[in-house]
Amino acid sequence: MAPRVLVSDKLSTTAVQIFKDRGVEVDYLPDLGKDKEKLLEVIGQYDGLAIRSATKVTEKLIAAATNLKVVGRAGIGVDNVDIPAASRRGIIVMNTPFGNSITTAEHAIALMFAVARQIPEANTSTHAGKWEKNRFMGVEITGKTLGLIGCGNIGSIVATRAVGLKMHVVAFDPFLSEQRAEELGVEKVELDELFARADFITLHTPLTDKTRNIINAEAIAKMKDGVRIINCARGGLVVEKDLIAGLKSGKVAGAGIDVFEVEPAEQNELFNMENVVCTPHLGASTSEAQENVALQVAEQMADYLVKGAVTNAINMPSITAEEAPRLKPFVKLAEVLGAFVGQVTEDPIKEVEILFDGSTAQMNTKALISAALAGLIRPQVADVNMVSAPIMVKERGIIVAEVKRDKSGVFDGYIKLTVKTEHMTRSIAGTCFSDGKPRFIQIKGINLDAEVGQHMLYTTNADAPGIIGLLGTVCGQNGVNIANFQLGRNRPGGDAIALLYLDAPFPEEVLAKLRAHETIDSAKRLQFDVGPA
Ligand SMILES: NC(=O)c1ccc[n+]([C@@H]2O[C@H](COP(=O)([O-])OP(=O)(O)OC[C@H]3O[C@@H](n4cnc5c(N)ncnc54)[C@H](O)[C@@H]3O)[C@@H](O)[C@H]2O)c1
Ligand SMILES: O=C(O)[C@H](O)COP(=O)(O)O
Repeated sequence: MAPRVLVSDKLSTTAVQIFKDRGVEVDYLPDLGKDKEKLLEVIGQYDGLAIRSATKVTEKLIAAATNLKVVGRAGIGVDNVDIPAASRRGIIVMNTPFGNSITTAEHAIALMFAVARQIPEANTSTHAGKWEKNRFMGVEITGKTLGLIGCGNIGSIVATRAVGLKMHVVAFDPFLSEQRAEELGVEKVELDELFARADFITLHTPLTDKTRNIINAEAIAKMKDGVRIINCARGGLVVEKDLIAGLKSGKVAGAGIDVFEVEPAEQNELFNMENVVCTPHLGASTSEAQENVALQVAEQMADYLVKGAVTNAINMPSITAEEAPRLKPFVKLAEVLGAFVGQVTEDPIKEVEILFDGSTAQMNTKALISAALAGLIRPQVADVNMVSAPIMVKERGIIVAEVKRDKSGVFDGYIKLTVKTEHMTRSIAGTCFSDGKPRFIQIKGINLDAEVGQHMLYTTNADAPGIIGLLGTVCGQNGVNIANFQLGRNRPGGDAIALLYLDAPFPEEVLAKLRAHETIDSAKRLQFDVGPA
């Protein structure tokens, strides 16, 4: 059945066409995002939800979205999506991080000019036939210092444009390297220095716990008299009442505000103030940017729903459409390795090490780790997937380490998973042959070559005569056919294991009888999601 996507905000209809062309059914209901109740009613029917900033993807909506696999944000900010809730439910959240950056940077520059020259007020006055030539005295931008808070995609475009306008740019961004600052022609400074030196301040950070209220009364007090502030990033970065106080006192000479604490902002004291230029969250609103983000989000969502490719996901490693088919068998391998350990380990797991040997070390190991972790915790959390597994493993305080090394044995490449609990360390290694099927090649340091089946029986036992007969007889007596039987041992008479691939589940009630046998140390029935034989 074709996947179904709901577009619940106003997107360019290019997106609709792309979904259709890629075999995805699409409902374009651009006003539905604002109707919370109706959205809750219908969301259960959809595999994908394409949004801008009007649709709020809350925990409640996610709980009702029983089929949802992907939320696609046609734009940058995902603060309208409850990402932890989506991740816990295994829903990928993706955005289009570059499609509207130029447009938004241009809007910030436009607001800076509008504020510097009071263009909106001069326009209104002129339209009214007042010709108030003496009322509007602006300031030049040339030679002024621009303080940039946040120098990522949009901030760095603003920086280069401002340098072109002959401004001196100082930037505060904890993740900006000296080298990148030099390339952009900006001076990297601390925040207080930026406040002290900037004639114009423009914000380009996401809204996080660290950036919320970054422009408050205390910050404004540190600024130059007559500073002008531009916010095209997110409402919540600027404390509006403190900005209003600064404007009233004359400390702040003007402000250009595109984003507000409460949106839609229909009433706001800022609206009545002179030298405040406001736009209704228009940063991304150009035909070029909207085409870019609609096209990108539809391609990304369709690629995921149809081919399993992951691009620009906030909560999952990327998998390109080209690598998806090659990676798929190894994703399955990583998952069954995790599933083996998850099923045989009863103590709480404290540490996990995932070793990638040879060719597997060159693959997308982030995706493979997510798959291994999903397999590992699925025995405790049934509906975990590659998106939710890393967050759940972290919540459980399990430490995850990745090791990569060059080819070290007869296999082109293999993956080895080792877990530590309070009392023991357990490991399993596996590889994929050219048939694309996963194989276990080592358990507890004992080599073997075992195909992985949906139903399996795993025993640790004495390396003694009669084991094959015992297990064969017990299976036979209970009507369970053995498809494949693998034995391994570390040395003659030492530790031994048996792994049986069965056509049906081994009866739970017979396990105790098996475990009671003097040659059997432990017996576990296992299940793997590899489909029936
Ligand atoms: N007005 C609009 O319509 C519109 C359009 C697009 C984007 N945006 C918003 O613009 C903002 C920037 O987008 P972007 O694409 O440049 O994001 P980005 O992730 O590329 O850049 C953000 C930068 O902020 C920096 N940063 C993070 N925490 C910081 C802190 N505490 N102090 C200083 N810098 C910090 C990061 O290191 C990064 O370099 C986002 O909030 C986005 O939602 C608004
Ligand atoms: O984060 C973004 O991309 C912007 O805030 C644009 O939001 P919009 O798509 O609702 O215009």
